[in-house]
Amino acid sequence: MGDALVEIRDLHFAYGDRAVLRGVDLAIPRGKVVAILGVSGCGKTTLLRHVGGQLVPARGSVAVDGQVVHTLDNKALYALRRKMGMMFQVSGLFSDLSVFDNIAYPMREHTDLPEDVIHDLVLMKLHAVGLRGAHGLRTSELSGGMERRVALARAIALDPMLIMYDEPFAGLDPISLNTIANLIRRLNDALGLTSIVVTYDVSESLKVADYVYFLHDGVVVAEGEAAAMQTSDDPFVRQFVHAQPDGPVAFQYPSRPYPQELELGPRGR
Ligand SMILES: Nc1ncnc2c1ncn2[C@@H]1O[C@H](COP(=O)(O)OP(=O)(O)OP(=O)(O)O)[C@@H](O)[C@H]1O
Repeated sequence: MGDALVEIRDLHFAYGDRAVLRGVDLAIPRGKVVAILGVSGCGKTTLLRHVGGQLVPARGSVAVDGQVVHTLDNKALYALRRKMGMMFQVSGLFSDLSVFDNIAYPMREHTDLPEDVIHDLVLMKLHAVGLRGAHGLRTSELSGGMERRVALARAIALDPMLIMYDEPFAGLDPISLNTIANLIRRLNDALGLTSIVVTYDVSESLKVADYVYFLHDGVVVAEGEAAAMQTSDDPFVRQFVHAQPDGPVAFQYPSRPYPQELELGPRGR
């Protein structure tokens, strides 16, 4: 992991007194697709928000391209964010704008490019996700899968070095899901990006990622090359990869011992 674009060291974070991250260490090497896997609510989005500088660590650090994110002033943070693309489960597209104008929006906001150049760039980005022909549509006319592809085109609008996907596969039909997975891989390699995919979808992420981290209880509990995960003996990996209800990830929400709880019954009678 010598040349990491993102380095997270001993990252701690809590919402109030609810500790979510309790010492996360991980590295995202340049040029790779890295998946961060964990059950819903384990803190994956919280982790991404530290990379984007929307949250400040309680302890530890997140460095992107050699810069410690929470130490940057507003101007430097803004400049760094311009080099990061994000795609979320909820597309965040402007519903009153056309597909074309949604992609053009970040270009118009963040660059001084003339309209004819923006025009060509927008069509190139849409072509990359197979939707050049849809540039005139309103976002309300798009299917869920198309909407996510438009969001992807917008995420690459400013030629980022890093792209972050938050649950990119959630709620898609199998064909759209495959399309998005292929695009994540293809765009990463063709555009020389580095990609972070946070998801609970193990099988899809193992197809698309080079390396995976498993997050549980606020720490990384397992990691390795995606290709080696299917045959791993690690109990966490086995539970995730084979979707087993029993294993180190507990079925029961933490509770008092059963006998103690049952005492409440007879006393009430
Ligand atoms: N703004 C907030 N204030 C308080 N608690 C929060 C806030 N945002 C998230 N949480 C809590 O922190 C925990 C981690 O949330 P986070 O969204 O990072 O998890 P996640 O792994 O991305 O889950 P999901 O895949 O369901 O989005 C959850 O228990 C959530 O309820």
